[in-house]
Amino acid sequence: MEGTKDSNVKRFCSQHILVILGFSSVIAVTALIAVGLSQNKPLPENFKYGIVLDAGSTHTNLYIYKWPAEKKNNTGVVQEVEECKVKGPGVAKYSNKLHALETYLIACMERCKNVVPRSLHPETPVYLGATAGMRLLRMQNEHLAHSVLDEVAKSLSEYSFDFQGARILSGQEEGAYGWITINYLLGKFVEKSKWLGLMAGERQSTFGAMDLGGASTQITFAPESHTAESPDNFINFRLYGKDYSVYTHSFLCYGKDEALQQKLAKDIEVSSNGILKDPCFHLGYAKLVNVSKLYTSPCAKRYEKTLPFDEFQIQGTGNYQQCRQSVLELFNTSYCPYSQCAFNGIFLPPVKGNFGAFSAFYFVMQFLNLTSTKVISQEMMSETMRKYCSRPWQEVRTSFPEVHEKFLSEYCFAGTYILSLLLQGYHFTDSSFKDIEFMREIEGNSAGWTLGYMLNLTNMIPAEQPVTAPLSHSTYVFLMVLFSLILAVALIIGLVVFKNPSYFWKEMV
Ligand SMILES: O=P(O)(O)OP(=O)(O)OP(=O)(O)OC[C@H]1O[C@@H](n2cnc3c(O)ncnc32)[C@H](O)[C@@H]1O
Ligand SMILES: [Ca+2]
Repeated sequence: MEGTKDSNVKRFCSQHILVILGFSSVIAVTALIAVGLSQNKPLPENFKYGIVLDAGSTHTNLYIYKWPAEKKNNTGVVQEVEECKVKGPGVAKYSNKLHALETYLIACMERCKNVVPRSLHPETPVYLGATAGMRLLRMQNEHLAHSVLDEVAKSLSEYSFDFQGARILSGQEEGAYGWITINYLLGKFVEKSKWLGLMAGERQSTFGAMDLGGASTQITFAPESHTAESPDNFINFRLYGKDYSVYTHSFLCYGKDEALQQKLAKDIEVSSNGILKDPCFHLGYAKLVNVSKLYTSPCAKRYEKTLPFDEFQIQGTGNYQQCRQSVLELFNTSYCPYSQCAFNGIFLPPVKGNFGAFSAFYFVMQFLNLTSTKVISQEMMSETMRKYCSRPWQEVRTSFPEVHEKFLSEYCFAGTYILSLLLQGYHFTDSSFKDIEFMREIEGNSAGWTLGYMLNLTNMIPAEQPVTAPLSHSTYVFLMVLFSLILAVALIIGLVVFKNPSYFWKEMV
């Protein structure tokens, strides 16, 4: 009797101990997860802003960027929050009316005042970089180029932002910053993580960058191998702990507008009656061109000739094959002081890997409906050009009433020029042509040199990989939950076995 009572009490006690232990292990696990989550919860974000003005040859664009202050060295944290197109032509066109630059930037700078919180204005850097239009002006008249920059600098320093200066970028910088921008946005500088980030990652291959502006065009990529040829075309970077040797070249006068000016100056040389029959314009298209205006840019100077007329008329004949022949004459491939060249004696290693092609590369391809399919072959593009160039001007005009007439009349030339530049200029092949992606933006951020420029000037891309927690926050939480659950289950099973060791034996018999 005494014995039975004793064993009942023992069973009662051990059952309760089991319940209490089970219950406390659940509480412990819950507490562990809660502490883990709250400790690692991201802190309320504190943002910083930066402003870059891209003073291009055709127009000026302003970009406002924003990033969380605490994460400045992580990749992919900078976001473009606003793009503002400045009304009017590029700054170089103001060289004979400097006073007009006083009000040129007002509307876009007012946007900045509204977008960036007032308290952050004094610490928000503003950079202005001018490109090929200003390089050309500097070649013609250095003093005037300085006056233009001084004038824009004066107007920018009147704002409460932290103005960091206005300068002309070199072609090399323009190419390199474009390359940095797209690879930063595509996340190519970080290793591809493996096994929830527990194993060492793999180095990713970078994208090449191609920018087609109005006055110059840049090509930048990491070639297969480094060579000692033409060191001026190479830039070495150390980014996030990795070394990159990048080829870059900017072809001044080979932007879309200057290339057309060159072509017209070349072709009018052989005309004697003031009429230029041009296969790169649609049949039925006619336009008067002032001879003196044709030679104002240093780009067309090499074809300058005294002509027996002051103006001439372009008359379109709309023939893609002939247009292609005429465009190819712009690329001199008859000499090369290196093992291999692009054109005009400029070194170019074989193109390698994927490329992002932006600005006019994109505008033109988008108009031609060649950006929706991801892979574009050169046959597809040639066929599109052949058909498009042969359409009469009146038909084209009525089919696209919303498109600016200057752009519309020039797509036949521009598409043919792009194709010739890529195939004969840069030697893309049938197969490598398909590795070109025509892009305007990457996840809401414009493809162009401005982001790379700002990342560099604000030291946002470290040379070495920043020391960070080995696991991402989500991996950490996932593993915490998993191991806690395993621990709780093991504890409960252990207690059951401890309480009734014969249970498993019985089952096995
Ligand atoms: O780089 P630089 O040479 O200084 O020139 P930019 O910066 O002013 O040149 P953009 O990339 O803004 O534009 C490149 C060219 O594309 C033209 N363009 C802009 N929008 C276009 C559109 O919708 N369709 C066709 N062409 C366009 C523009 O006039 C230029 O000739
Ligand atoms: Ca540009």
